[in-house]
Amino acid sequence: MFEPLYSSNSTLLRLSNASLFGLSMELQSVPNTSTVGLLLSLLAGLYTLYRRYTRISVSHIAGPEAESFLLGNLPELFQSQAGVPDFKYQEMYGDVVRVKGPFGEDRLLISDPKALQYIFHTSGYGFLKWPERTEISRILMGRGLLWADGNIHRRQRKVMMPGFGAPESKAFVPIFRRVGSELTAQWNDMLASSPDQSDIINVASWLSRATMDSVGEAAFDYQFGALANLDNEFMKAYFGLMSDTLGSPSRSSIFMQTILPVWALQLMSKYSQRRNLVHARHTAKLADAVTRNLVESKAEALLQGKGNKDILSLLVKANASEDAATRLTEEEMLAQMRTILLAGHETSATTMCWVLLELARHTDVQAKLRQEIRATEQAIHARGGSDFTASDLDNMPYLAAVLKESMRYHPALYQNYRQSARDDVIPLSKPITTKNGEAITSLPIPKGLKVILSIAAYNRNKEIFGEDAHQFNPERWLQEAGEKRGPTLGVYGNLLTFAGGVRTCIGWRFAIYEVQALIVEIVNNFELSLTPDIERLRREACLVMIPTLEGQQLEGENLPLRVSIAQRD
Ligand code: HEM
Repeated sequence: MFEPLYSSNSTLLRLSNASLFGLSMELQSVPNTSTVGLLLSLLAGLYTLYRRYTRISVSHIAGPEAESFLLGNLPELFQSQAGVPDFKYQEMYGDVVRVKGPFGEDRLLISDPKALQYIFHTSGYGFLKWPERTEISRILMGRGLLWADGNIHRRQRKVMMPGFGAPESKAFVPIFRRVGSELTAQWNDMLASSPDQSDIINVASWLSRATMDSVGEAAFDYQFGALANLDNEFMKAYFGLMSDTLGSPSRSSIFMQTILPVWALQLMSKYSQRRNLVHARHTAKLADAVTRNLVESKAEALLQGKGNKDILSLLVKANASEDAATRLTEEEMLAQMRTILLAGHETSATTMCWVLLELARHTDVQAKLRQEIRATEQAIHARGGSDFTASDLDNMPYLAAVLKESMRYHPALYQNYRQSARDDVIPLSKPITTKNGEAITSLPIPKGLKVILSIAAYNRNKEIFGEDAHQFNPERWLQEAGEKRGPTLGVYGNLLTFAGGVRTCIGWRFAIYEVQALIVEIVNNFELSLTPDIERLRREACLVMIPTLEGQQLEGENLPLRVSIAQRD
């Protein structure tokens, strides 16, 4: 029911020596690391034992046996395709599952709606990000919003907010539509030279270019030219970045990330010559140069009283009116730009990939959507308009149903990693029975407990979405219950796809308009169908869930679909 799209242990093994959170150095390849690692392991082991006997425990919660004492269940959790272990454990043990970390440490995998509401919303900053995960954010994007926590996060977010309101996002629709037209023109050119006006296209690579151009223009008023120039250096650096640096981590890299202190990870990220770390550093350097120039020119424009409506201009303006204590530093400003660049480009591109895949799989859904698009287009022309506006996009119920269902079924970010900042008590939606046979309605947890918040498993929770939660069915959004099921959690369809609470995706409105505008353009102009290679498709778990092909994961995102010109009556 929720099998991986394609799985092969041998590929994982082959990959295990090649990939890693950039920090995936092989243990034996670093002469002194094994001694240091052994000592740290010993200390960590002793500390774990001490903590285990002196603090609140969650060991009475049911969950899978550890694969090994050293790594617990982490290899399965981090090496599988996105969501696969989450769905399996949810089915076997329920919505709160005890999983094992290193050295027998207990962690929780959570998909219970009330527990998630408490962690994301009620607790505020009561659950902080895992330090080793924020280190990944720092390497890829700098000390920006995705890295920050607590008061620093609150301060940064306040300055960022003005660029991401509803009116600001609506105003970007013409930009998204222009990018869509450029994509259409490129695909039309390609198809014109094929005999039956049809070709197999890696739509993932094109969508990645399209979202880079969208975010460049809307966020920075900058033309990356990613669609126009296939040799674009910037695009080349970003392409495959996630799968290269985060895809299928080896056991040794999982061990390193889990055990090593952050300062050691920082040293490795700075000096290691591993290919993927070099890739991450190269991308960071390019992004730093571009964003530095942009921030300077926006500040100059502001001084001359020439404001613009792109996100960066709004950010520079908002920052200028903050007092010195709360103002973003130059380093923080550059980090926000790199954060928007990566967070705003990969996520939207990958979301659109999964939408197009499901449309290719469900040709009836595709046809119905095209019908709605063309009916809306006719209405636009009838009123003398020339293109879809934000309110046209907002008033297409079937489009909304298809997007919500795709984002439910394939959330671009499938897990969130947090740890409790204090001893706490997590409320539960329904009682769970502990291993001792006791039924509990809330769960006391110790400070420092690591939890994996499963966006993927919550989005397929049968209590919320019904017995057919593991099936793709846009019609569920057109029924009466729609999105009014379960406790309030997410901003879009009450899904967790954009997370929730103080850390809700700041770009969610931007993303919805961008995805709507581009999907409307593509479905209006092209018909999509499956290719034999889709049999090898993987939901690659690299923080963002990107489509790759089995055996070619390191080549980056890949979604080969047959694209043909969509006929008009
Ligand atoms: C469909 C597309 C998108 C999805 C599914 C998505 C999902 C998410 C999720 C789940 C988070 C929380 C991550 C965490 O706390 O670790 C997040 C945060 C964030 N997203 Fe998005 N995102 C999308 C598009 C965008 C876009 C287009 C932008 C910017 C233009 C953006 C900018 C950000 C930023 C800056 C954060 C950090 C927010 C904070 O911590 O306060 N995202 N996103």
